[in-house]
Amino acid sequence: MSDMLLEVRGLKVVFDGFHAIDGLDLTVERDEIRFLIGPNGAGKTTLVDAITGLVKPAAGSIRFEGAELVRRREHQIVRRGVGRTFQTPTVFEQLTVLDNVDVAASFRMRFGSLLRQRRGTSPGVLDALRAVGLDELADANAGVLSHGQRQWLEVAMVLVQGPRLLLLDEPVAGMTGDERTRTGELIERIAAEGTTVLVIEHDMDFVRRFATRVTVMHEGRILTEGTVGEVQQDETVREVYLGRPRDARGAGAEAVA
Ligand SMILES: Nc1ncnc2c1ncn2[C@@H]1O[C@H](COP(=O)(O)OP(=O)(O)OP(=O)(O)O)[C@@H](O)[C@H]1O
Repeated sequence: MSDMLLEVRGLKVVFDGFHAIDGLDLTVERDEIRFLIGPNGAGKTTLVDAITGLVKPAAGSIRFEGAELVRRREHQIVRRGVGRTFQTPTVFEQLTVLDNVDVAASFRMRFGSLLRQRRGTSPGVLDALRAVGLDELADANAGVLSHGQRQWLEVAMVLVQGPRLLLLDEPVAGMTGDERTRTGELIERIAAEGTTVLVIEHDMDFVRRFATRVTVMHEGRILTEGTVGEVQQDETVREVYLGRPRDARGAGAEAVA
């Protein structure tokens, strides 16, 4: 029997009359690593923004563990167990690596305050740093981290909030080959430990290496779903990518070939 974690039905997001999400249906099952691909402007980030309460849908439903997320506020959605990272990591450069995660940990506490006096580090902070391989840099200033390390720090800042669904927006953009491999392995570990992961990604080499199931978006809807091999063979997927020029990040026609 399937164990549905996220169920999106008839979702619409409209910006000044433009339907960025246009009647989208999507289901994600517990413990999956799902990759979400599609040409620029397909609506991938807008979908994640809608799931996490950053944009308000014009219509439709987003159910997480059976509970409706539409019209809930961002922090309520975090507390319900949905975490996300952004294309550009948002870390506090003037704080240490450990303090960044500690601050993030306080967001999950209902009456927590960033300014309150606390003794010691919040539970789970060191575990989160170990999970992403930054424990040895715990006392370093976040401002000195490389781009890849910042991405991992942002993942730790989400992991410490104990998400059951983690949404990653282009986690390997700008990373070296070695950092990409480490990030793929990190995603696999996170999933193996019980957090379902939805990854938006343009880098098809990365998708080929780490994806089992891939969902393709186009013009605000799901075009198709399947294994990497299946979506690569799909004529409509090839047409969607062929209809657009190759972009700077390599998301053009040859990316799905
Ligand atoms: N706040 C906004 N106001 C107006 N239009 C927007 C807004 N956010 C996104 N859009 C538009 O909605 C469409 C979908 O954008 P979105 O960023 O979700 O696509 P994407 O698939 O994530 O693209 P990319 O791969 O380039 O990141 C685009 O045409 C974009 O210009």
